[in-house]
Amino acid sequence: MENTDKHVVWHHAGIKRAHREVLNGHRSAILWFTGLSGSGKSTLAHAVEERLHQLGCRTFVLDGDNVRQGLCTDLGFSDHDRRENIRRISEVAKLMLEAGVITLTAFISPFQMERLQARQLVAENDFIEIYCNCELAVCERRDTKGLYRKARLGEIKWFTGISSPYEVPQHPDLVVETGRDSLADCVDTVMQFLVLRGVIELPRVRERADEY
Ligand SMILES: Nc1ncnc2c1ncn2[C@@H]1O[C@H](COP(=O)(O)OS(=O)(=O)O)[C@@H](OP(=O)(O)O)[C@H]1O
Ligand SMILES: Nc1ncnc2c1ncn2[C@@H]1O[C@H](COP(=O)(O)OP(=O)(O)O)[C@@H](O)[C@H]1O
Repeated sequence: MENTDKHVVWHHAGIKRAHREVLNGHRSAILWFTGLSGSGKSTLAHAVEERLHQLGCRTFVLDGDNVRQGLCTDLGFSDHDRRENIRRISEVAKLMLEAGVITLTAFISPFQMERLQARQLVAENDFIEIYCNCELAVCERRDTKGLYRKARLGEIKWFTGISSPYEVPQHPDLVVETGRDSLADCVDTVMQFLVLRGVIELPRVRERADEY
């Protein structure tokens, strides 16, 4: 969404993303984790962040539960509110990308359209959509927050997977089997993919891995 007020002009900073990346010693990127509630987005995003941090990378996790207590406190779970939630997160993620940070987002982000819009805000190579594949039955069995039980009892309306849709990504950059594989295996899968995409470099991984 562009600001149409002609008095609002873009300020071009002297210090650009590329300068920050040189200082950081790594590229920035957006790792967009998507999946059902309980699929493992948060757990995996934080575990990947820990690994990246150990490697000396600048990182930040934007997490659904936390962001909804601040920036998006005015939003609920209607389709409209979820779309606005994801729009705001996408803009924040874009700013953090400019700040040179490897940004990990952990939102259900149930709609294909908003995920595509998030991707299109930045360059193709900067956005990595990671689908946390976990069957509804497994998420429901985990029921880490007791929300599925409440949703089944009708105490929560518009609950994703129960009474609100989740559109499975058709062309994610990466699928992690969070319903089947161990957390450690999923972290390895993501880290290997980051090397493949040139976000982190193998020598850096090898060098730092010896220290931990
Ligand atoms: N109705 C409904 N549907 C789904 N989830 C619900 C709902 N109400 C509350 N919660 C809790 O909010 C977390 C999801 O927030 P998100 O911002 O990720 O959702 S969305 O992307 O805007 O769809 C989600 O967190 P996760 O379990 O981490 O996904 C839930 O804890
Ligand atoms: N491979 C895995 N990846 C991530 N979480 C996993 C995995 N296997 C089991 N889990 C468990 O599944 C639950 C996922 O919860 P959470 O990370 O809060 O999911 P979400 O953020 O998608 O709601 C946690 O209890 C976690 O320990």
